[in-house]
Amino acid sequence: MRIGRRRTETDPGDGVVVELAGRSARLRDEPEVVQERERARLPLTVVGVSGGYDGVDVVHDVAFEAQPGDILAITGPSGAGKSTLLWTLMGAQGASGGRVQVGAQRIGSHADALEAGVRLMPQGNALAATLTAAENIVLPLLATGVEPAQAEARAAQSLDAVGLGDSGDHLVEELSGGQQQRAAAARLLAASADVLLADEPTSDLDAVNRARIMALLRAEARAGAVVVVTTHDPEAAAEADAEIHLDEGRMTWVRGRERAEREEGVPAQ
Ligand SMILES: Nc1ncnc2c1ncn2[C@@H]1O[C@H](COP(=O)(O)OP(=O)(O)OP(=O)(O)O)[C@@H](O)[C@H]1O
Repeated sequence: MRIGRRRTETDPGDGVVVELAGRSARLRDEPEVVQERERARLPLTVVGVSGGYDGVDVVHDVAFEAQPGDILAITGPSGAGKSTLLWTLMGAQGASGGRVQVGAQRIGSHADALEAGVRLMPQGNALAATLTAAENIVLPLLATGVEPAQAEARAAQSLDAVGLGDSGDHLVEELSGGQQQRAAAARLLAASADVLLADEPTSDLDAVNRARIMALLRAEARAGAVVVVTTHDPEAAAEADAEIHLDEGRMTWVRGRERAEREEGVPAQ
């Protein structure tokens, strides 16, 4: 998979060309970050983290450091503990050991994570079905102190970025599964987070929309965020700068990749 600018006789070079398995499509605009604030540009440090439910660990001794600008993929079979790890990083699932930090700030609770600019796109989107797509984005922004006019502007911008610019006033229950997933991605993007945790953000998407969401997450990373994505999709994992594979809650292997390759538009191996 390659995402990059391409200039041909028929393509004047406007927009972004997305190539997937020999097919290509041109997104309308180069992805722009939905951004209202400077990113803190701090690393996410995870040291020996274990955690689970009701006193039983399902994630064991996970450790990594992700830098601003990085996309890190967490892969592994169903039940390996990928979602649990993200909820633990979000401070919402109790860690039984280890530590999570954004820069020097220790994440010990959900409130700490929100304070440090960590935001999670949960698996299954977690949108309120009886609110509109835009309301689902605006309400959490208002809850974190964003001014109403700004919140509405950010919701409109992020919905536009995921290709739902005309669907903001649709109830979530009126949207398709893939549209709901894109609305959830828009909610994550609208947060202008320092650390984005996305739990299988492309699982319900067609190839073009999958590439669109990955390009938007890449734009967030370029703006200085740390991006962590769980995925079963090898193409999405290949898009990442590094990959951690979990099996039965333990890191079984790690892949790193030179980001310079991506900057040159070299296809992922
Ligand atoms: N709320 C919960 N209470 C108790 N156990 C849970 C809970 N959520 C998940 N688990 C258990 O934790 C383990 C890891 O689940 P988790 O959802 O983190 O895996 P995953 O790798 O994200 O799976 P998938 O790829 O299917 O989404 C599983 O054995 C699951 O049954």
